[in-house]
Amino acid sequence: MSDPDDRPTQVGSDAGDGDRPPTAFVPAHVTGFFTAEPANDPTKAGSTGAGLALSDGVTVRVEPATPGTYEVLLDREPMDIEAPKRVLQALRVDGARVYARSEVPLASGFGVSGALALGTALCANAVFDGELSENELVTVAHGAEVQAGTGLGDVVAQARGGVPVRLEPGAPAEGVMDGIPARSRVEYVTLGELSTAEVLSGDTEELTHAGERALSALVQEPTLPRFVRASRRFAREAGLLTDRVRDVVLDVSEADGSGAMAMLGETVFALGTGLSDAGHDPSVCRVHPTGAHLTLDGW
Ligand SMILES: Nc1ncnc2c1ncn2[C@@H]1O[C@H](COP(=O)(O)OP(=O)(O)O)[C@@H](O)[C@H]1O
Ligand SMILES: CC(C)(COP(=O)(O)O)[C@@H](O)C(=O)O
Repeated sequence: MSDPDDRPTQVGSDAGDGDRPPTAFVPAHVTGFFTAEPANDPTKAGSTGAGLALSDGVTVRVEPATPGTYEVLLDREPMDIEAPKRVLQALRVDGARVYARSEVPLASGFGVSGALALGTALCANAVFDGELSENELVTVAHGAEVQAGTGLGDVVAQARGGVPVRLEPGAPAEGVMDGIPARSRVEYVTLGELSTAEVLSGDTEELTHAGERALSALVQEPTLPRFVRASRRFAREAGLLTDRVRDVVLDVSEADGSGAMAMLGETVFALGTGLSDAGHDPSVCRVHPTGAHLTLDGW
């Protein structure tokens, strides 16, 4: 787990021993395909679909700050990211600073905003002596992410880990999850950003139909190769494939590999050595076996 902040630690509260403040690790989550399922109640809103939780992810720490101020520093840069700020407000934290380190790029299909929301919920509950359960914190983070418009299913997937399949949308009390019982090395290459909020606020009917077809195919054969094939087809049918992503996905296929586009970003992911076999220079990680977790007092 990387340290979200290089400065000497200074969070002193009942939750920690003063030397080791609560720290959360949240796996990145690459969605292969999804449907958009809006609802007025943010616990019911969300998406169905499937993706990979990655061993690369986001490490988060939260500290008290001047009352009324909410600041998010991502890799030491102050960033205007709504979801974690909404989490702090929902938890009635009056002033906090979020320090985060990310191993994956923002706005490129890795669910960084969802990871910040979930990591902030886990840490803030510990630092400010909250008394919420894991499902309650996932619900707060999911609601914040949905209301910010920056994601629909990343938070519940990141809380689960592995290869989450979202059969029904929504927070833990509403959604239904399954998973593909398999693990793999994962390679990825990011070519550029895509705004999730822009896609989600547009017409999502076509992509939702494509997502429903992909989910039926995967449920019939819940394997990793089928997941990547369904994802490749989804990107094409949903009209989300960019030229640059298509070219790299084709390179992987031509080298007998299996790759697809990460939703929603200009990112290509591949199982095994798919991208390196095709001559690209990918980042390498693996499927993360578990979900987001908190480390308290170094344990
Ligand atoms: N420089 C930036 N580039 C992209 N997004 C940014 C930037 N600064 C802040 N943001 C915010 O970060 C969030 C990115 O969310 P999203 O596109 O869903 O990314 P991800 O796929 O990593 O979750 C949005 O709230 C956006 O407004
Ligand atoms: C695909 C997306 C709607 C957005 O993902 P990201 O751009 O990574 O925030 C995700 O939340 C999902 O529901 O599967």
